[in-house]
Amino acid sequence: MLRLEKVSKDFDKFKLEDISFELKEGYIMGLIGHNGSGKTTIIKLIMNLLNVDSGNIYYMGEDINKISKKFKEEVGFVYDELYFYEHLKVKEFKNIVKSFYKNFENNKFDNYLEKFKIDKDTKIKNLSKGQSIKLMLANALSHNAKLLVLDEPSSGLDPIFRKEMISIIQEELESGDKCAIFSTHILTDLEQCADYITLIKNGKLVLSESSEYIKENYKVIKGSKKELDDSNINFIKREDKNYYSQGLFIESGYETTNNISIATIEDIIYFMGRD
Ligand SMILES: Nc1ncnc2c1ncn2[C@@H]1O[C@H](COP(=O)(O)OP(=O)(O)OP(=O)(O)O)[C@@H](O)[C@H]1O
Repeated sequence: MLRLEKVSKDFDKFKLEDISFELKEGYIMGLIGHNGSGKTTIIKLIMNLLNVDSGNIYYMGEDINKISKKFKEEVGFVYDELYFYEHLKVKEFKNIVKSFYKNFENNKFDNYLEKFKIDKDTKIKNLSKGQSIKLMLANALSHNAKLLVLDEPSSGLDPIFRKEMISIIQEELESGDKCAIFSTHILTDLEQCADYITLIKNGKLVLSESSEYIKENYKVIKGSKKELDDSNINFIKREDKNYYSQGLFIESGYETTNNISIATIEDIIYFMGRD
């Protein structure tokens, strides 16, 4: 449904290089990486808020630049900056966004506002960060977006609403013809819902795999330096500390033992997300 092919963007001091990944209908992808790794840049490129320097972004097999009208209709973007609309009341915001989308469903939007406890007469600038995210989510879900793009939707949200938001997104995806990509630093959210994990490090893609594949194949071993030396394991990354050593490796055959465990997403970021 969404495919990035060798997407690159060169800012003066930062380069996003050759990013390729694919997201299929029905699935949720978590985009992760340290601060400044390039997640928001990727999201802005997908949203066509930035132009790629090279590479292509395809939606349903077509270049997003060639189908920009259809793409705008079918994408729902959730981020927490509503500066542009600050002076408006929620109900005025609704009337504006309603005119953007032919599939906008009034009732659905109103029901979400009620569910999220957002008063229609509140000015956008007086909404809390969490409420702004909720408003954007209501907007995205009310125009029946097929592709949900969420830039750190969970930051600023309390744990209960985060869970609720994830369930709402999962429910939306049950129809099987939608998908979602979201950037986050909150690992529990990823563990709860991400079918795919894409990890960016310094503008480069280091991993884009299904969570299932990661669970089945990525392992962490901890032990003495000698134990790791003797293991003959081909490490993706290894570190030797004063008192112990540890390393990440791929191997589906290894049984988990006292010192070998299934890698968590935190392990993946720890070993692969930094220099
Ligand atoms: N318009 C721009 N012009 C120049 N540099 C930019 C621009 N936008 C982003 N950058 C730089 O690109 C790098 C990646 O930024 P980006 O916002 O994509 O990171 P991120 O992974 O989303 O970070 P965070 O987790 O902190 O939100 C940063 O060094 C940033 O300063």
